[in-house]
Amino acid sequence: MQKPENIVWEKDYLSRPDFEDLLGQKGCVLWFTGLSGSGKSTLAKATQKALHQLGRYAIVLDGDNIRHGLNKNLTFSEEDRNENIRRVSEVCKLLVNHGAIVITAFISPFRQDRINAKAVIGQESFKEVFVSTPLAVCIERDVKGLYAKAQRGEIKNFTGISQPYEEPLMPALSINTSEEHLEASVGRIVGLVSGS
Ligand SMILES: Nc1ncnc2c1ncn2[C@@H]1O[C@H](COP(=O)(O)OS(=O)(=O)O)[C@@H](OP(=O)(O)O)[C@H]1O
Ligand SMILES: Nc1ncnc2c1ncn2[C@@H]1O[C@H](COP(=O)(O)OP(=O)(O)O)[C@@H](O)[C@H]1O
Repeated sequence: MQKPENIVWEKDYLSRPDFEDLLGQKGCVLWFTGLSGSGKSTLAKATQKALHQLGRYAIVLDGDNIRHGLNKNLTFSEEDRNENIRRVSEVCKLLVNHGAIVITAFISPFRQDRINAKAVIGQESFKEVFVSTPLAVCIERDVKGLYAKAQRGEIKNFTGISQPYEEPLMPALSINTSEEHLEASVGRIVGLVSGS
């Protein structure tokens, strides 16, 4: 990546502790990764509600929604997925530096992209949650009918069918939604948040 030329970093804005004091919480990112249909969005919604009820300021960035706006120019090629996760990592960094608890729900199938995200956001602030629901269960659920389309060859580069998913090696949590109730999973996820 090239260093920006003729651009000087503008200093002396309020900093992360100022916002964390204001909000009464520590910023962090709960980074959900897993196959389509594994349960990322369902867990993200339930976790956001649980944190809200605890008086926490929690923002969700969901792949489907971000791809309608900020990242609407990106496809599902490996290169565009890299760029999707790079941009989202930078957004997470901005939000965390303003004291927010950020929940992300992106397939984020490539290990190196998640390693880069952790480096951008900061090791301590990045909690990787592997939604490990097996492919067979996701295919069986086929919430949006996309697996059937991918299997018929109507969608290319589909994760788990025609593009790889690289599992996390040391996630903070693994959640197989076909084996655990939603409430139990949310309880474990909320436990990752400092002071909860
Ligand atoms: N080719 C292909 N592969 C995977 N997923 C696809 C594809 N085409 C469309 N969709 C829909 O897009 C959602 C995934 O977007 P993400 O931004 O999370 O993907 S990625 O992180 O860049 O890999 C994903 O949402 P989820 O089902 O919520 O995971 C799908 O609904
Ligand atoms: N314990 C569970 N946790 C999360 N989702 C579950 C669970 N049990 C069943 N599901 C179902 O699995 C599907 C997961 O879909 P979704 O949350 O959209 O996944 P993703 O965002 O990973 O594509 C939903 O229909 C949800 O109701």
